[in-house]
Amino acid sequence: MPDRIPLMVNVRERSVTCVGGGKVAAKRIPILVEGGAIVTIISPTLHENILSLLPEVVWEKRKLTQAETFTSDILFISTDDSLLNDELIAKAAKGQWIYAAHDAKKSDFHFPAVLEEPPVSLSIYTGGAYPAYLPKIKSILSKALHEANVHNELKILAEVRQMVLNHPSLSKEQRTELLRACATDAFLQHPEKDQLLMRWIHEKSV
Ligand SMILES: C[C@@]1(CC(=O)O)c2cc3[nH]c(cc4nc(cc5[nH]c(cc(n2)[C@H]1CCC(=O)O)[C@@](C)(CC(=O)O)[C@@H]5CCC(=O)O)C(CC(=O)O)=C4CCC(=O)O)c(CCC(=O)O)c3CC(=O)O
Ligand SMILES: NC(=O)C1=CN([C@@H]2O[C@H](COP(=O)(O)OP(=O)(O)OC[C@H]3O[C@@H](n4cnc5c(N)ncnc54)[C@H](O)[C@@H]3O)[C@@H](O)[C@H]2O)C=CC1
Repeated sequence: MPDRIPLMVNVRERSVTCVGGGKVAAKRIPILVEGGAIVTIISPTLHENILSLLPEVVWEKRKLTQAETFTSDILFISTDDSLLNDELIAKAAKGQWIYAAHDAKKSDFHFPAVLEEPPVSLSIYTGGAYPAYLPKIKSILSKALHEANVHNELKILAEVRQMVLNHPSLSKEQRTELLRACATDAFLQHPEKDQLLMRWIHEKSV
């Protein structure tokens, strides 16, 4: 069984304590804030890219001299002191979700790389094997999506879907069958798609 499963998580109204406010915090905290989390950062310094999040994000400007226990839903640990990071994990509250920047194996969740090719959004995760290789994977996938004409096909299909779903004389099963048929090359590469769709709808609804 894998020890990581893919999930989409709702962090709205979840409380997050972030210990450390450096480069990693600057990349991830905006994602948590965007998701509606209530964030407090404890750190003697704050990366310039997250200064703009104040006062929505609370900054306790101080340095931990030893590990403390926090009661927040999530504990986000990203100091450059691995010993302190490990002590914070050891003292974490029961049931608290932990993010440990210094050691992926100790994290309960991860921030995958995201490839945005609207309307498609792909999350990519290499299991921490080699994060710096992710830009290469992104470019391979982006190229493949463009070569397969995915953006144009989805644009066409989005219109087809509305037409099929709103068609009054089709049953639920007929709609499902039609939506599946239109997502194949037989439809998408047909030179007269509009006529073909009309014909299919007509054949089904008589
Ligand atoms: C597990 C994870 C965190 C999580 O849990 O979410 C994690 C962990 C670690 N990264 C480390 C280093 C680097 N990470 C990057 C870059 C990225 N890292 C990202 C994600 C993740 N990194 C998650 C796993 C994702 C997966 O595996 O698929 C991306 C997507 C998001 C982002 O960071 O923005 C972004 C992709 C680039 C892009 O898409 O553009 C670079 C290159 C650079 O900065 O340009 C370096 C320096 C080079 C190197 O060291 O390889 C270290 C070692 C620290 C040390 O030893 O000092 C650890 C800790 C460990 O491995 O335990
Ligand atoms: N998960 C990931 O994607 C990556 C993880 N890392 C690792 O994550 C850790 C953090 O890296 P960066 O953000 O680049 O470091 P950084 O040096 O930019 O930031 C460290 C932050 O921790 C704060 N800090 C240090 N001691 C503290 C204390 N006692 N109490 C409170 N705050 C304290 C500093 O003031 C600073 O704001 C390192 O262990 C690094 O190896 C590095 C790159 C990517």
